[in-house]
Amino acid sequence: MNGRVFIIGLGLIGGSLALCIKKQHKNATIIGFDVIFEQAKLAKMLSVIDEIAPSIEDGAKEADLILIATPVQETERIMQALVNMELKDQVIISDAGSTKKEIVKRSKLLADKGVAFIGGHPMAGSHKSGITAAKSILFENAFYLLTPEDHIRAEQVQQLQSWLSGTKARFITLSPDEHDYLTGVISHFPHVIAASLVHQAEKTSETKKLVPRLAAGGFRDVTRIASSSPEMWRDILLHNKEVLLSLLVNWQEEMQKVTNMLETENSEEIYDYFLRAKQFRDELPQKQKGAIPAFYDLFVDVPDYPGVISEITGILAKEEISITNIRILETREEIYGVLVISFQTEEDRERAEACIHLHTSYETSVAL
Ligand SMILES: NC(=O)C1=CN([C@@H]2O[C@H](COP(=O)(O)OP(=O)(O)OC[C@H]3O[C@@H](n4cnc5c(N)ncnc54)[C@H](O)[C@@H]3O)[C@@H](O)[C@H]2O)C=CC1
Ligand SMILES: O=C(O)C(=O)Cc1ccc(O)cc1
Repeated sequence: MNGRVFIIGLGLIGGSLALCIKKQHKNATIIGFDVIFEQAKLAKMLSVIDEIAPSIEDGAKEADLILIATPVQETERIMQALVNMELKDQVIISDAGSTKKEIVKRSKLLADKGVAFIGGHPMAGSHKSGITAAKSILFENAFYLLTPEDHIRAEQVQQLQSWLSGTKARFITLSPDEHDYLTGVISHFPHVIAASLVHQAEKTSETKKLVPRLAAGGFRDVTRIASSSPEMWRDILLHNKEVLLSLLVNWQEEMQKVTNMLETENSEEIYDYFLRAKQFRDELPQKQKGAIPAFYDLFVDVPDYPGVISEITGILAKEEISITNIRILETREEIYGVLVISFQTEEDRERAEACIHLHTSYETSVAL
């Protein structure tokens, strides 16, 4: 498609959307704006955008598509400001925010002016922020939730989906209420729990100095999302207050159940509690991206000699297999750990495994 796309907020999501749009629509011009000028400058330097807009007003007036990818409370302020700006008649405005109810409510002001706003939420991302983390493959196979209001025409939704086709995401339409409830359960609430687990460990570490060292393995995995942007998550919580408050009540009931099981030493119930959790979790889709992005880990049992990491990364680099993370998983201090290499896709992991088998005799394993 031809046209001008204006992206407000050039972080992980705004930058990734810019890359996806440019990949699919080579003739489109991508204009970006960020409240932190350095971020916009970097986006231009990295060719994520074609032009920097000096202000939202400047970027918005010629745009055919405006995408807002800022923390959700900022998104509301920007929508409010857009109401009083000069815009093209046929412009479509959308956002990437993790909540939809408050944002869609705010879009009424735009609707009253005859401007089409379609709420959007690409359900993939990471705990990283900023333009340097942006990637064109971030949303591949992920769900992309849209919450168009009744007055939005089907062609307008279609047009937005065409602009966003380079995400290779799967579009799903639902109501803002349903959106906030579902994402509350599977995304927002887990972030609260991850943060609370970290706080609990931090408190313990004041008296038990071994805690940070012991927390390097499984604890790090279950709390990865606690490293996300505090500004973004503050806004999400405030937007989805009612849902999260009711989930907190459910959670406290759940914890009470666990307390009772343990106090009464009900071994059957405790077993069953873990078994049912395992069964449901094991049945979750593995090879497709859900709301919480999948990382494809490969475990390599490496010997303890200097240079082994560069040997492995060298083999992968030769085959042009990109890795997203590499670390040593230490289970026992005196034994050299297992190397954990993370990939963006299942295919990359499979190629890497084959490549390591071809060039070394190290054992590998794929975590499920
Ligand atoms: N991080 C993730 O995994 C996901 C985030 N989202 C949503 O996408 C939105 C953006 O998140 P990220 O890209 O991760 O955050 P980020 O922190 O990487 O980027 C946000 C950018 O917005 C800029 N910004 C803030 N206020 C602004 C304003 N008034 N005008 C212009 N720019 C402004 C910031 O300077 C920053 O560069 C949020 O609403 C978030 O809820 C949605 C899906 C996944
Ligand atoms: O990093 C993770 O696992 C995430 O949970 C990413 C994420 C953050 C916010 C969203 O609205 C959707 C996905």
